[in-house]
Amino acid sequence: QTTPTTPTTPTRPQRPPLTPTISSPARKKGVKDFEFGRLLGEGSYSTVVAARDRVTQREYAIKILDKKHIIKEKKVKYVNIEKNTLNKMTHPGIVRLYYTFQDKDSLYFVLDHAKNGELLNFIKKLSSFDLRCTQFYAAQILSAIEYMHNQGVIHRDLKPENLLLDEKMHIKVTDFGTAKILEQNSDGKEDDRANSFVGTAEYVSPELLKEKAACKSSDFWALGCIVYQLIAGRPPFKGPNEYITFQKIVGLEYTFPEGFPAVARDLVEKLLVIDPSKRLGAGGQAGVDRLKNHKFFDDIKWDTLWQQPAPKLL
Ligand SMILES: O=C(O)C[C@H](Cc1nc2cc(Cl)cc(Cl)c2[nH]1)c1ccc(Cl)cc1
Repeated sequence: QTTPTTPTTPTRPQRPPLTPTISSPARKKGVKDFEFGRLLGEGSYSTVVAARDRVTQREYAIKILDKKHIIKEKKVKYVNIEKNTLNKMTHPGIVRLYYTFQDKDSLYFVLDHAKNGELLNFIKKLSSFDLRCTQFYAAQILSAIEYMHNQGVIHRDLKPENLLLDEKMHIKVTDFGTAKILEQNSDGKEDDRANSFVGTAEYVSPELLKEKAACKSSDFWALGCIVYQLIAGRPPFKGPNEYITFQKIVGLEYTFPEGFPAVARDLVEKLLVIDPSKRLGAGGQAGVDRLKNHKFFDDIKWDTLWQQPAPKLL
């Protein structure tokens, strides 16, 4: 005699009570959420691949880092700096970080896909920009620098390779792995000296070479080098090797080519100043405003800068 089990009447599976559809916090994204496409670029520590979100069909650039390589090369700090700085910033001139995730072997940054690639390629293709294009791009770069400085971030490695162009040919600053987040020290003032890291030879500032300390002004030095290069087609300080390049920088050894527009020359001469505190743009927001008011930017409408169509690169 088996013990009778209580008869179970087949019941419909209980539907959960209908809750008002609130946008539930998005589930952590993972590799499976994306369809990977063509290779966009390879860095020493990363591979960037075009990818599309399988559900939204939105396109991204996914930066993939190999964990073993990152650990072996002691770059863990830089990867986390890139994540933490990008997470703090939302600006039309700065590449946006949408998601980060990892799997057994890799780390993934899901970023804006700037369709027109590096500004450097356009400098090479056109050999130089006319004054109006240079003014527009210098203004967009300065607008992005102003924003990141207000977020307490120094980029420290601004150069044409790190300035991407989106499908509207607007600037997107990228590569914040070597950025510096200025800590708020006890009295709330920013400690304005970052340490160690040295940028790319042609764009590195004298203070970074001499005192190994970058400050916000270091980004304005790089802006001066970039404005010079957009017009001259080459950076102001370029030696046969890094040592000679560094010598030229600390010795301020550079000249303007024939035909370099006077208004651009005046701006560059005020940015390529050895003493960071005397560089145009130094001195907090007041310094930035002085820089934005330089006659080189007279034709720039700052408040609609990011809504304007980019000038045709001739
Ligand atoms: O989950 C987070 O948000 C924080 C982690 C932190 C993190 N986990 C890591 C593991 C390894 Cl092996 C290396 C680095 Cl640099 C690592 N960084 C993380 C994950 C992905 C990315 Cl792209 C960056 C940081």
